[in-house]
Amino acid sequence: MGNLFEKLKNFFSTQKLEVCMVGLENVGKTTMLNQLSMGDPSFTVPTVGLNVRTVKKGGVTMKIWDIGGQVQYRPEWGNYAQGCDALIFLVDTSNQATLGTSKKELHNLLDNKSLRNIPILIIGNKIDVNPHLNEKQLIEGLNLDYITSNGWAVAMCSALTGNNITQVVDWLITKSKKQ
Ligand SMILES: Nc1nc2c(ncn2[C@@H]2O[C@H](COP(=O)(O)OP(=O)(O)OP(=O)(O)O)[C@@H](O)[C@H]2O)c(=O)[nH]1
Ligand SMILES: [Mg+2]
Repeated sequence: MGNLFEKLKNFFSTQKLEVCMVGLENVGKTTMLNQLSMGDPSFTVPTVGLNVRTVKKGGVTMKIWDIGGQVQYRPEWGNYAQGCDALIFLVDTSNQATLGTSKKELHNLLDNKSLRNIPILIIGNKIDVNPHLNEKQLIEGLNLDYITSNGWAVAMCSALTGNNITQVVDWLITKSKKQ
């Protein structure tokens, strides 16, 4: 009965969420978008500009912007992030060499005053690859404890295998707004 009520509630619900997903090139943003929208990682090529897709999860209609991570696209991240309800910042946990650049770009992004208070989910991706950074190493390596302008959370995932994708979906659902 509870399940039926939940299904009806989801069917009639009109909650919406606009999400901006950024991170360095090759970290797995488009693969994550494919998992969220199709339940499959699919083959990806480096994103030219951006992808945008609408995904319905748990009664929430999510519009997800996946912005290219190559150097030439990074100055645009803030423009797309403005006005979004939630941000996702992906990091490749199997590539420790890029952690410093991720940290710099994340803090640059959040220096933007218009992004103040937008909740941000840091995704430690590629945990299927060994070795990979653990959550504590990610938090320290990205200096997350210094972020006071935005509420943040961390999810350790594999966009390729789908491992822990439900954590991402659950976090997004909690950020949705009734329209
Ligand atoms: N092993 C592993 N590989 C992954 C994972 N997620 C993505 N990849 C691979 O990483 C490569 C880059 O993935 P993309 O999703 O295209 O990366 P992106 O962040 O969208 O890159 P840009 O569009 O250039 O910004 C592809 O070969 C993916 O198959 C993961 O969780 N584990
Ligand atoms: Mg991409």
